[in-house]
Amino acid sequence: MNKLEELGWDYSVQDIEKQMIARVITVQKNSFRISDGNLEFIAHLSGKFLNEAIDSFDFPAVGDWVEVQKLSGERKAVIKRVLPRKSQFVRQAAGVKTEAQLVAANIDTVFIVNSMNNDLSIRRIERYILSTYESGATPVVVLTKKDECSLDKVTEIISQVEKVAIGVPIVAISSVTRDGIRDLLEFLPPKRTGALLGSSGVGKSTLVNVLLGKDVQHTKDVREDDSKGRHTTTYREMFLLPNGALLIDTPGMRELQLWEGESAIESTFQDVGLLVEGCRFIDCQHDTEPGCSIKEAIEAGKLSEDRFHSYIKLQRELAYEKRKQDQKAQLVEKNRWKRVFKDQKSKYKKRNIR
Ligand SMILES: Nc1nc2c(ncn2[C@@H]2O[C@H](COP(=O)(O)OP(=O)(O)OP(=O)(O)O)[C@@H](O)[C@H]2O)c(=O)[nH]1
Ligand SMILES: [Zn+2]
Repeated sequence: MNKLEELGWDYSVQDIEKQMIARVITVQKNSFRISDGNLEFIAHLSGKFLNEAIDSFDFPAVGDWVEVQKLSGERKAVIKRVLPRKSQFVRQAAGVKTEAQLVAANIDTVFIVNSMNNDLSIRRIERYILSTYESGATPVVVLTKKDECSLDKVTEIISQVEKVAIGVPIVAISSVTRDGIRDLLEFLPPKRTGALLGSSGVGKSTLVNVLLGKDVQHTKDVREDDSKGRHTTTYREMFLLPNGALLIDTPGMRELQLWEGESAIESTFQDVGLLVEGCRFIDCQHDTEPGCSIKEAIEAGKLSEDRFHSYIKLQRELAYEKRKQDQKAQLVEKNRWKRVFKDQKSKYKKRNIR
């Protein structure tokens, strides 16, 4: 009996046997832990795969469906190709070299997790919602640590979040009292794949444990035999919840938050950022526009012109980097589909000959 459906499989492919499909549940450097719903396998990439792969988008990520060749008698497999993705989460690694990195694939719902007790940033939530839509998944905002807030505060925070999360469900929860957990599970029905996104300390691991009903996350005691008789420890990145939903909690998703450059600018230039928010026009160039808070602050001596200029300079650099990355990501995606198409064409040709 094939249990792929239990891993969220809901595609129809004609040209592969189901027996040859599996889902990636953990990615380590060069090996992948995959599951077919019945058994887990340690998998490696085929030589052909390695030869043809160009960038990180070509490689399997957590959540990917892959075509594999299972090795008989062993819990091992060879990955031959990645099946087309429904959604993909990309991390923009800022630095000298710009690189868009794939962190997870085929996520249905992204839970944007924020704690209500401190440093709740509406702008961050707004950005996460954007990245979620860009990935092809659906966002849900989760506000944690409800037990630490008064009802008034909860109501106030929700109304703040609603302003940037238009049409996005908002759920307030407590992992301590379990208040709201059932509401959250409504967005995680059986066979659907969710993922957690949010800063450190907001309560993601605690939530995973509550959803699982046991302490698994971060226990790092899952042992695997790598056939050389050596034991390595790892921890899983995709969980099967008791209700049959799947939940991805990878370090990669955690780091996605985001782009160091952006958060650096936000914390270093908090004062300027606040002023900009006060400008009358959202797209104020702080030049000749009426109601510009920046100009007012400079004139009043509250903001130095130097500081404002270094802020503008950094923003420009970041915008430039981001544009470069976006273009690269687009190109990579275009080439990938070209190859997939070519691949399929050659397959059909072969089939016609037979
Ligand atoms: N009062 C209260 N505390 C919570 C709740 N959820 C988590 N915490 C606490 O918040 C702290 C951080 O929780 P974690 O689950 O480790 O947060 P995380 O998001 O996984 O953080 P990283 O692992 O660093 O990414 C811990 O001390 C938790 O006990 C909650 O609902 N209510
Ligand atoms: Zn302005």
